[in-house]
Amino acid sequence: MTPQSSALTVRGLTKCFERPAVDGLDLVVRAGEFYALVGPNGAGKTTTLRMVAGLLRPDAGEIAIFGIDALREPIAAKQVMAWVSDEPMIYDKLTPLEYLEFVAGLWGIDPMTSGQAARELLVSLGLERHLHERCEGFSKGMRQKVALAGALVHDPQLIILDEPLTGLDAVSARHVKGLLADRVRRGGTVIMTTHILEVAERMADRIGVIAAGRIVAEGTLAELREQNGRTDTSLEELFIALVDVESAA
Ligand SMILES: Nc1ncnc2c1ncn2[C@@H]1O[C@H](COP(=O)(O)OP(=O)(O)OP(=O)(O)O)[C@@H](O)[C@H]1O
Repeated sequence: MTPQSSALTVRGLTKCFERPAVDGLDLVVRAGEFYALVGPNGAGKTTTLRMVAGLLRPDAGEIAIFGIDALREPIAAKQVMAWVSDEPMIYDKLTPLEYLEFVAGLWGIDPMTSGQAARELLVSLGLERHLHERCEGFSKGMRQKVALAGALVHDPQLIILDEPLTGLDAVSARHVKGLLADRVRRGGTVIMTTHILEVAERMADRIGVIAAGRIVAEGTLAELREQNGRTDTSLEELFIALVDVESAA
């Protein structure tokens, strides 16, 4: 695979706190792919993605985003990606439109272009009735959607999300899933962690199972089934089997 056809290439990624959290992890996500990262609590999903997003320095390893060395050229890498944390941080005193305008300004995007795009983004997330309300009164789900819209303002090629659906009601979850699927249809790449295996099963082109800081299985659902010699099992059953094997090792 050429660097251009890979959205993300991670080699030997390692981070140790008291114990290894990420342990020589290798991962390749192709451009234009919807990739779901699943794994038990404490498996190292968030730590991995925080290192990819440039928020945490790895102890060892390499990270390339569309061929850009993210450790040597963090600003160039950040320009082509978006990071959406599971703990949204927005400015409470601003309205969603003002917040998106502010973020667009940080990226140096022309206000005329960004205003229209911001409105469309917020409307696609079901926030049309709240465009001019201050975020301080918003629920966690609404804040999550504003944060997501803010992360997409600079039209990133790679979108990385940590548990984007947690805490969202069914309608909001549908809006977010629709938005992400649309980005992938238009050539974008999405990597997200989720504990909702049904979402991984339905939305992802490929699924990576992470346990004890390493990818222990990867592929389409059909490939995961084949690798495990279980032709008609659900992802949940496969997940439990894979994670059980790893914890027994
Ligand atoms: N800042 C930190 N300081 C110390 N230990 C940490 C820190 N961040 C993560 N860890 C530890 O690293 C390990 C991996 O955590 P991480 O948050 O990456 O897991 P996760 O797979 O995202 O889990 P979850 O599904 O529960 O969100 C855990 O043992 C966690 O306690």
